Amino acid sequence: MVSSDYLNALLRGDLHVNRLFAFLGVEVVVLEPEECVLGLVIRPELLQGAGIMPGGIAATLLDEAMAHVVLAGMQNSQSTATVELSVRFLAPVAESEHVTARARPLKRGKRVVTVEAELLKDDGTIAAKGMASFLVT
Ligand SMILES: CC(C)(COP(=O)(O)OP(=O)(O)OC[C@H]1O[C@@H](n2cnc3c(N)ncnc32)[C@H](O)[C@@H]1OP(=O)(O)O)[C@@H](O)C(=O)NCCC(=O)NCCSC(=O)Cc1ccccc1
Repeated sequence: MVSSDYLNALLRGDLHVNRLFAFLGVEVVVLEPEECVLGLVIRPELLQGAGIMPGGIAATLLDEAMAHVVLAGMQNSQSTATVELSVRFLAPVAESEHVTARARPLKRGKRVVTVEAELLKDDGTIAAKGMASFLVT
């Protein structure tokens, strides 16, 4: 279940409520029903063998930004889970680069919320684009 305490803690930067965000170093910039923005610096531990950000890290950040825009628009008693996720990788991200995942809901249905997101580099380059479906129960 989502709780306003959880969302408020994230907005304050209290990442103990989300150990994945604390582990990755995710910064919660915007957390609203119409937009979620997460930031991340790609430190050396987050690189794959060829020295760029792995697709799975990009997909994780996009999934989390999309999940949190869904959470921000839900009732306290509701829960959600990703049931479908697609990502297109458009540009590589190198060590020490800062990326921003921006998610917005496209449609809030009765049970399924459809969301899109972009992963942007600081120079405006789109590093990846994602879409996902979330089941809300
Ligand atoms: C729970 C469920 C999604 C569905 O439960 P089941 O027992 O299988 O139930 P059932 O099959 O009865 O379906 C129920 C209803 O839903 C419908 N429906 C089903 N699929 C789809 C679809 N693709 N698209 C559209 N609708 C679909 C289905 O037709 C049915 O509708 P009906 O009642 O006939 O009208 C299960 O498959 C699961 O746990 N998957 C793993 C999810 C997971 O681990 N995700 C990654 C975790 S990370 C994350 O989540 C992000 C996050 C971060 C932070 C915070 C929050 C979130």
